[in-house]
Amino acid sequence: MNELRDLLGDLVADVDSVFLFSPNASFFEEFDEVDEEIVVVGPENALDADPFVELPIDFTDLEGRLRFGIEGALEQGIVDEGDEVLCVTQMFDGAENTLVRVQTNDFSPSGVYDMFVNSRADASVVRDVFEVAIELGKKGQKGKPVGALFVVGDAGKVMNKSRPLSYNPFEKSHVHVGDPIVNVMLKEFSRLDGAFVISDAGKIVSAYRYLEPSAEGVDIPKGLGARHMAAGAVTRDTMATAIVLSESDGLVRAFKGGELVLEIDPEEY
Ligand SMILES: Nc1ncnc2c1ncn2[C@@H]1O[C@H](COP(=O)(O)OP(=O)(O)OP(=O)(O)O)[C@@H](O)[C@H]1O
Ligand SMILES: [Mn+2]
Repeated sequence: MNELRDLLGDLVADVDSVFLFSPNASFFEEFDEVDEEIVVVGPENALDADPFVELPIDFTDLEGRLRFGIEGALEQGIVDEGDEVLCVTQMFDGAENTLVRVQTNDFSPSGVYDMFVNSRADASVVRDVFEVAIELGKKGQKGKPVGALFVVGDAGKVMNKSRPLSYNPFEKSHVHVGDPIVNVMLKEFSRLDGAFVISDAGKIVSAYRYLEPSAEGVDIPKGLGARHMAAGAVTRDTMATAIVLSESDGLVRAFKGGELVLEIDPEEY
C-alpha cells in the first residue's frame, strides 16, 4: 500500500530553498535544523530573519504573494535562476496549509517586485495609493462603481505630458497620500474625469489631468479602453507607476514601463 507520505514526498525532496510566508516564531524555529536555506517572506521582519524578503502589501491572492517573494529573492540574489523553491504559506484562514513547489525560471517575472521596490516613488506611497484604489473599488462612490487613475512618481515629467481638465483642487495644498482626510478627498474627486498626479514622496500634485503621452507601440490587454491606454503609455514615457481602477470590470491594475505588472480584484483583497 502506498502511504501519502511516499506519494507526495517528492514534492518536498531536494529543493534548494524553503520560503516561509509570514511564519510565526514557533513555526519558524522548527526549521532551525533543516539543511535547506530558509527564506522568510512577510510584511515586516518581526523575527529578525536573514535572508528576508519584505512584502509591501499583504497579498491575499496566492499567486501574487508567491511571485512577489520569489521575484524579490531573485532580485536580491538570495536564490538563483533555476533553483527549486518550496513555498510554505497559508490559504483561507489559519495555519500553514499550502505547499507550492516552483522552479524559479518556471515563470517569467511579472514585475510586481520591481514595481514596488524599484519605483521612483517610495514603496509606501505606491502601497498607500494602491489601498485607496482597492477601497474605492470595494465600495464604489455612493454605491456606484467608479473608475480612477493615479499616476505616482516622476510628477514633473507627468505634468509636462498632461494638461488640466479643470481647476486643480490641490494647487496650493501640501497634502499627502496616506493621510485619512486625503483619502476622502481622493475618493470624492474620483467622480470627475482625468488622472491624479502624485509625487515620489506622496504629495498630491494635481487632480483632473488629461494625460497625453504617446501611445505608439504601447501594448495593453485587449478590451481595456482609453484610461488604461493612457496609464500604460505614461509609464513608458516617464519613470512613473500608474494605478488604475476600472469602472467597467472593477479590477485594480498597475502599469510600469509601459507594461501591465499587476492585476487585483478588490473584492478578494
Ligand atoms: N488620456 C486620459 N487621461 C486621463 N484620463 C483619461 C484619459 N482617457 C480616458 N480617461 C478617463 O477614463 C474614463 C473612462 O474612459 P474609457 O472608458 O475609455 O477607459 P477604460 O480604459 O475603458 O476604463 P474603464 O474600465 O474604467 O471604463 C474617461 O471618462 C476619462 O475620465
Ligand atoms: Mn470603458
